[in-house]
Amino acid sequence: MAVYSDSMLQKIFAKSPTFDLNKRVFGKPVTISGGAISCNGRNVKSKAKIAVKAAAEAGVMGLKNYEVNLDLGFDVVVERELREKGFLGMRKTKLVCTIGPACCSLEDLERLAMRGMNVARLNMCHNTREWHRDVIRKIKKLNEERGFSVSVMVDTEGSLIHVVDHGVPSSLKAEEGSVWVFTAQKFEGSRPYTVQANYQGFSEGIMVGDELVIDGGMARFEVVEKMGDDLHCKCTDPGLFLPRAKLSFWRDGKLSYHGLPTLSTKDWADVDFGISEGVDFIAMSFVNDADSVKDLKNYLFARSSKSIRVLAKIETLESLQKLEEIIEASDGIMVARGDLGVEVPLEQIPTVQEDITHLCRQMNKPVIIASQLLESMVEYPTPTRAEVADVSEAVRQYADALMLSGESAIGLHGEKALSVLQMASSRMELWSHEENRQSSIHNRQLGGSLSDCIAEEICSCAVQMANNLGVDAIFVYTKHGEMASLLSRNRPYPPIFAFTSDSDARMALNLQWGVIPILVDLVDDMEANISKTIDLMRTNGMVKEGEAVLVVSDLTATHATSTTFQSIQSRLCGNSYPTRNDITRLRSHRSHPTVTSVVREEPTESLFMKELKRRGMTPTSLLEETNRGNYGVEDEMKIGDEDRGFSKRNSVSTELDKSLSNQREKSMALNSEGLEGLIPRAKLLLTLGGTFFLGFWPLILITVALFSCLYFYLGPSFVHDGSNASISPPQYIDPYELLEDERISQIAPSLK
Ligand SMILES: Nc1ncnc2c1ncn2[C@@H]1O[C@H](COP(=O)(O)OP(=O)(O)OP(=O)(O)O)[C@@H](O)[C@H]1O
Ligand SMILES: CC(=O)C(=O)O
Repeated sequence: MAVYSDSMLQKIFAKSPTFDLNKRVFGKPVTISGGAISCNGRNVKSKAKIAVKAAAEAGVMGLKNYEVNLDLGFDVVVERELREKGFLGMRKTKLVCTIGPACCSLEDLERLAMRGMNVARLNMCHNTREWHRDVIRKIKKLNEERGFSVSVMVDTEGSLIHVVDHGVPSSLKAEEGSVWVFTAQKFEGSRPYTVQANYQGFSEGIMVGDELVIDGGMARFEVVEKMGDDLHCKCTDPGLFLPRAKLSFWRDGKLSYHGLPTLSTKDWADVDFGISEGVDFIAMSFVNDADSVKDLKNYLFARSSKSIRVLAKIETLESLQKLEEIIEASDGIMVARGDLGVEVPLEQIPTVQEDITHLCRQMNKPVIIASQLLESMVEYPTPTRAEVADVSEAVRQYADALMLSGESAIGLHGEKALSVLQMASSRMELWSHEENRQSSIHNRQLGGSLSDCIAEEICSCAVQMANNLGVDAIFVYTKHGEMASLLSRNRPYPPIFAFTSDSDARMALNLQWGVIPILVDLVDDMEANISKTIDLMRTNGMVKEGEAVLVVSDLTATHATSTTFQSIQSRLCGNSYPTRNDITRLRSHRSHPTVTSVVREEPTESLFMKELKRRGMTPTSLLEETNRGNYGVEDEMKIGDEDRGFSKRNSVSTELDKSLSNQREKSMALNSEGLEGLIPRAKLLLTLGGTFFLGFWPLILITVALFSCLYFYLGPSFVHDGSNASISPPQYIDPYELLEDERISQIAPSLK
């Protein structure tokens, strides 16, 4: 929802000039000298090189002087950012731009893509399908020819009662006490004090005395008379009717619903249009329950060869009441604050936004924060302080993406607004990290099968490892993007490079926090995948010698259909594995073993899983134990060997020690009870016996050799060998005779 004045809209439609953004940040001149950056007359010395670079970048980035590397499947913007800022300078929050008349030329779109637009949104409320087709084709052309990877989102109009759009940016003023007719009759032009509603049945169920609210409070009316389908309403709170102003009816403080379907006939035609144009996302307006989302997903599944993701827009009270089921059913969420503000009191929008963002992260669905983020920039070249605070707050809440609406669609400063989003999000991400404000989240278990649970736990452990070790990046090799998204849910500090050979997954991952999707041909051989991607990135100057990456994978080898390979590995670019010195160099000074788990897929819940659940344990808590102690029941773990520079003992940090001893206690408790503990206990005893034998065998050998020598030297009399050779018995002594010995019968002398 957007609100603009007439004069402003006229200015906007008179096509914007190009702006000189050179060396300006948030509209303030920027000078750069030495290591310091000066903005607005103040020196901002920062240890945060990344932020300084980002700030300078926004002003001076050229458009034509970039190289296109189409071989690597890398987005040209990511490639450039990586070369210039390094892994840790990569922005994590994704950016969505609404495309409108102010930014629809090839050059405009290219500029937005260069400035970091990850997803282009097309609002089907406006303009013709031909216009939208033209924009989609331009974006695809840029992707193909210029090396971008901008995803396309189609946003449905939805069933909504609004004032008919005459296509002219004009507004009407309603004064207090004036009486207006609201009608569904079709007529050309305008009639005095008459407002045309778009929906024929808009007045069904409405009674005299009901309140009619325009655009969530822009103006208010009381229904004073009902004549046929028309409503006569008296203005109680003066205000403006803007183009396509929304109408909502209230009775006794409650919203009256019209029971309109979520997708109108026009929306279904727009969905078909999206399918035929191969868009990546469909954002569904006015979703009120999970069923409508499921219907659309089924429709897309049946009709589209491409996997189109469905985003549910949360913009009604009803959708808030069924939030969890809607999030569950959809592939992502848009917090559509514009229309949500029509139904929810404005002061509640910030908390509602935070709740939705939090829930989406828990449920591993990307979330976009939309509307009025930088509204003043539709007209002005700088944002208000409050707007920057709003953007930063959304980043602090860990929203996956931020969206520009009118700022890019009709604004005079769309590109600059995008740079503001970019800078504000980079700054907040860096601050959260430096101040250690990154909030961890209690992740709920999502998957049902053992392998799903293990994937979740592996991703959460991998992120913990990556943060603790201070690795430069996480590389994930993923079939459909599942593991990349699970890693993203844990919001790691290093960026996540997601290598996939599925182009739909690549475009969908464009919306996920911290994920840099890369399209590559992946093979069954993980070693080959890892070497190939690291080599390619190294030769292209995107990674430097010695940078450390954590490698995670969910690839399934085609020759082992029932087996899922899930693993965490550590690599140094340039070396196969880190040496002890490399590890010491890493921030936390902790070493890390190379661990690969091969896990049998569990189609149904096994007794083992049930027992784990009963004891409040997770598969990976045992898996970790298995990794170190070899107590595994189902899993087989391989520990990296000595020549990789790690000793098993050295690899365990104090924290890990603690958790290890907890795990060990739990595992031992498990082992000491019941029949299920017998096999591991037997294994443990055998291991201990074997270890003893191996430890003492040289001593045993020496002892046996010594005795053999003595035997051969001294002859059989040295030892009683059990033969029948006669040996003379000792002389017999009669005990009674012994007692009579006078030495014994003497009385002991007194001690005094
Ligand atoms: N394709 C387009 N053609 C013309 N104008 C557009 C187009 N897309 C957006 N606009 C303009 O930009 C403004 C902001 O667009 P946006 O789609 O974000 O908001 P909206 O129209 O209020 O709809 P919604 O409530 O669905 O977000 C619109 O009010 C409209 O004036
Ligand atoms: C984006 C949108 O639809 C809204 O904010 O209402």
